[in-house]
Amino acid sequence: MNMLTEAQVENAIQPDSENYTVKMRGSNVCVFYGEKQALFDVNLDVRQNQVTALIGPSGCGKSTFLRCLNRMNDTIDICRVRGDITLDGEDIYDPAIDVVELRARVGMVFQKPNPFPKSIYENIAYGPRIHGLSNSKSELDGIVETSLQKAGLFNEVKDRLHEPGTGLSGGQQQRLCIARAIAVSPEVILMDEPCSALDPIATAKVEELIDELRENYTIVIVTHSMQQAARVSQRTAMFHLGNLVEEGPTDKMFTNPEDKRTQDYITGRFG
Ligand SMILES: Nc1ncnc2c1ncn2[C@@H]1O[C@H](COP(=O)(O)OP(=O)(O)OP(=O)(O)O)[C@@H](O)[C@H]1O
Repeated sequence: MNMLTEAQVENAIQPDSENYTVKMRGSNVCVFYGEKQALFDVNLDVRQNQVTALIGPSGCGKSTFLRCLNRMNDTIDICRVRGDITLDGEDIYDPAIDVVELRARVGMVFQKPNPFPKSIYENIAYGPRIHGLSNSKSELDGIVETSLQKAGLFNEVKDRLHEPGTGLSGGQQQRLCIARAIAVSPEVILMDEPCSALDPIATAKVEELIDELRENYTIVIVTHSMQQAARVSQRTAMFHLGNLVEEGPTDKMFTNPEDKRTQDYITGRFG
């Protein structure tokens, strides 16, 4: 008879929703822009293969926290980050970490679709090429096709792969940017208000895509739309004035939050 290990027994008695792996962990994260402190001792776990939504009023620090997760804040001169952030338990601020490689593992999609001024094909092929992920033209073709397929865009663009990416509609451009992020096989995808420049139909498509991507990737999304957070995420973290107010299962956060500030925000009293 197979004996279960202690850990397996522990897992077996946990309800399903508690069966998770921590993909990224922020511990006591403080961020400063010059003298001004933008985040105060934030402790937040990002669970693997789940979508975590970051919500809160404008200026509360959502994007700042998101940018800490792949060291995009390094590109802002006056920005300093204190505390610990790990990816699979490894400190991403360790000086030995290769930031280019980190950003391939933790990809990012921005608010405004920002395809390169190149063809659809080249937008996707660029990353795998510089990361040495393909050995031949046919392998690269395969990566381009699979990435576009995963981003739900292939059928719409398969006959014009060599036309400019900037010629696509806004929603298609955003899915192109998601395909570009996927092409380097990331483990985590960070999305900073990815639908704010899109119309409702394009938004619905991207939201549907986010739900599908969760199977293979871990996703963190900043959103101003509470409906969007409720539709796409499993966990929600609420920020206010640089503090993490609370974090929990999305349905609980929207029906029975613990903190009055969350209650006030979700009922539209501020923000
Ligand atoms: N590059 C920067 N230089 C100086 N201060 C900054 C910079 N980026 C953000 N801040 C400040 O840090 C604080 C948090 O900003 P952040 O953009 O993270 O908030 P946010 O919650 O994402 O806001 P929004 O919802 O409006 O995008 C704000 O006070 C903002 O003014």
